[in-house]
Amino acid sequence: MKTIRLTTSQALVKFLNQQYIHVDGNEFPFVEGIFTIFGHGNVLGVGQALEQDSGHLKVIQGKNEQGMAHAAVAYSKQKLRQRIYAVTTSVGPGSANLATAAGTALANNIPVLFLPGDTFATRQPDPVLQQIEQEYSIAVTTNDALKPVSRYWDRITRPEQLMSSLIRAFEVMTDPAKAGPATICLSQDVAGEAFDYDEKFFERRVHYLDRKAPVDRELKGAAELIKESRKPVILVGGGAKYSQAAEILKSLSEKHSIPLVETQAGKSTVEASFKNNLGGLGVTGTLSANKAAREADLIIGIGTRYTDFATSSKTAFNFENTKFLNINVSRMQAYKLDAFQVVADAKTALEQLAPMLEGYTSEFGGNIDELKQEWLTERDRLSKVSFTRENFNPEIKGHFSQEVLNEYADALNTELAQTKALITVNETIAPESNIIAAAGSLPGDLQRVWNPGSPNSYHLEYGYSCMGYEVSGALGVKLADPAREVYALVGDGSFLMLHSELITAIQYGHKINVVLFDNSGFGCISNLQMGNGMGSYLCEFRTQDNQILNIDYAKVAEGYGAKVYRVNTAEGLKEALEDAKKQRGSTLIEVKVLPKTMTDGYDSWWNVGVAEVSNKESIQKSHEMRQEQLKEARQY
Ligand SMILES: Cc1ncc(C[n+]2csc(CCOP(=O)(O)OP(=O)(O)O)c2C)c(N)n1
Ligand SMILES: O=C1C[C@@H](O)[C@H](O)[C@@H](O)C1=O
Ligand SMILES: [Mg+2]
Repeated sequence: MKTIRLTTSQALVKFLNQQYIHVDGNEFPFVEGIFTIFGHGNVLGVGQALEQDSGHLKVIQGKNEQGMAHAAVAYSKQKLRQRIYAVTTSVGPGSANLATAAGTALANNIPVLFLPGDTFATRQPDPVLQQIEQEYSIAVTTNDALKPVSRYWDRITRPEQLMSSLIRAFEVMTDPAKAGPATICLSQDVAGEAFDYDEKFFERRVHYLDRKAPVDRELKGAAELIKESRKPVILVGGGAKYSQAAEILKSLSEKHSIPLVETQAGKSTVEASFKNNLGGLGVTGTLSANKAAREADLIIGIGTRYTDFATSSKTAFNFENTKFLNINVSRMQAYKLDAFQVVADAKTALEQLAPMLEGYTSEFGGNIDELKQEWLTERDRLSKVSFTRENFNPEIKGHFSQEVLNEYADALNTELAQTKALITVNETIAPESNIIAAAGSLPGDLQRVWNPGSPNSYHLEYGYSCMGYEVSGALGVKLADPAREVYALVGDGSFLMLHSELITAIQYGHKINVVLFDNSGFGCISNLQMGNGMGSYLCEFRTQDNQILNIDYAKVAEGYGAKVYRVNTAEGLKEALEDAKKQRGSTLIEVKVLPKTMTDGYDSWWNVGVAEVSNKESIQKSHEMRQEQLKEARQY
């Protein structure tokens, strides 16, 4: 056996350089690079190995562990899970900061490699700086908190363990049915320890992202269900996008007159302009998609997790008459809603199903065009909402009085409605631009009114809906797709929570554009509380003496080195966007918008935990309404 003497970290970096992925006949390196924040827990191990020889890996210095990990998650998501960045952190708080991002990756089924530092395997200096010291077990460290948010988790306490551990991690990350975060914790002493590694371990390794085909039984059952149905609807989920199933989806939809509706992750698989695409389904869906889903007698769920937002907490369908056919690479997902299961790759399954559906046409007929037109008319109305100082009727009705709305207009010096601003952005940026969002009121508005101009240009993290993903994620999207402009659409609350990687983007010259919608508050949560009978309680950004905060976010970003714009009209927004296109460096456009001017629910319901007893009649009413809605909802 030929061996090579390397430290654990040197072996790790050498191995990362030899991992390839094979997709549809193309082969390329799977690990593009590594994000780093060094501390004593990783600088002398992984840091030393990268300084000595990082190979082809691009090494990027992050600013916040959660932020750089979110950038890595967004990179992988934008690359349709075919390529990753790894993330190295120090021990203790550095690794704890990964937990939020790991949850984001797991909920969204996104492969990413986390390499947090750990305590000493020898335990000689214990407790080391940043060791939590649990009384019940010396073996427990901060990194154990990453177990529930990792698809694969291991701790390296001997250099030779690295070999089996890495092979398992890469098997998990490159399996579409299991893809998610792999976490390998490196004991900080072991990271620098040497071992005679078998050279074979470092040979080029190819991971095959093969398309799993359905079996005959699955195909026959699926074809029968579709042919028996009168009004089938296809629900396009993230799995359809990752499988790149656009062409076959459009062809089936056109040929058999089957409307398409979308989840957040599925949006931009098929372009918005496709005639049978009725847009988002569920709580943040369009009225047209929600109507079609309620009429359906068969839902063909393609690569979807059926979250509460997509199913309107299991009220979006007529469960008495509706059957479900799920095509999913994951058996766990395919089993949902007692569906007929096809455990297979979306594109392959649909292509094999196509010839079995010859001659079939749904009964939707011209109704699809009517539904589509209905939504376009509504979108047009939303693009024209304009504020008035008297009798203004915002989209979110009955929460703020005219007096309070006027107060906001004065404090933020704006009369701009969020829906109008968003549609202005959609109509001004180049159609091939990527947009990214994650939390707040923007995801709902986007799923309804945003018309993606090109495939895979709508990047919504709505599995975890993690505030702070937007700006960090924009850096990941830019790294994944440098030729296109990327726009992070972010609320003021989300921006405040985390935007450290804006500095990383500026530092490395990866241009990102941040469009910051400032309504001075946690707007969507204000809607949620007031929509369920509460008052306005701690969701507005106000001082102790009740003054609305008017923060100069542009000044903050200017301080970092971004080109900034302050806008409060649609025309100003257009001008800023046009100028931002000409910039070589990162930009931030601060858009002051009025609260309560985001879109409302379109015939949808969200099951939330309303108080059963309270001192307010309005809350009791809301609870009663919830109990009524629950009677309509499917139980599981
Ligand atoms: C990390 C994290 N913490 C808390 C939440 C809960 N949450 C969802 S939206 C929201 C407020 C968002 O405010 P902002 O970004 O200003 O968007 P707006 O609703 O005002 O458009 C909060 C607190 C979350 N999604 N993520
Ligand atoms: O609690 C939430 C409410 C949603 O409206 C919002 O989009 C999401 O970010 C969230 O966490
Ligand atoms: Mg806000």
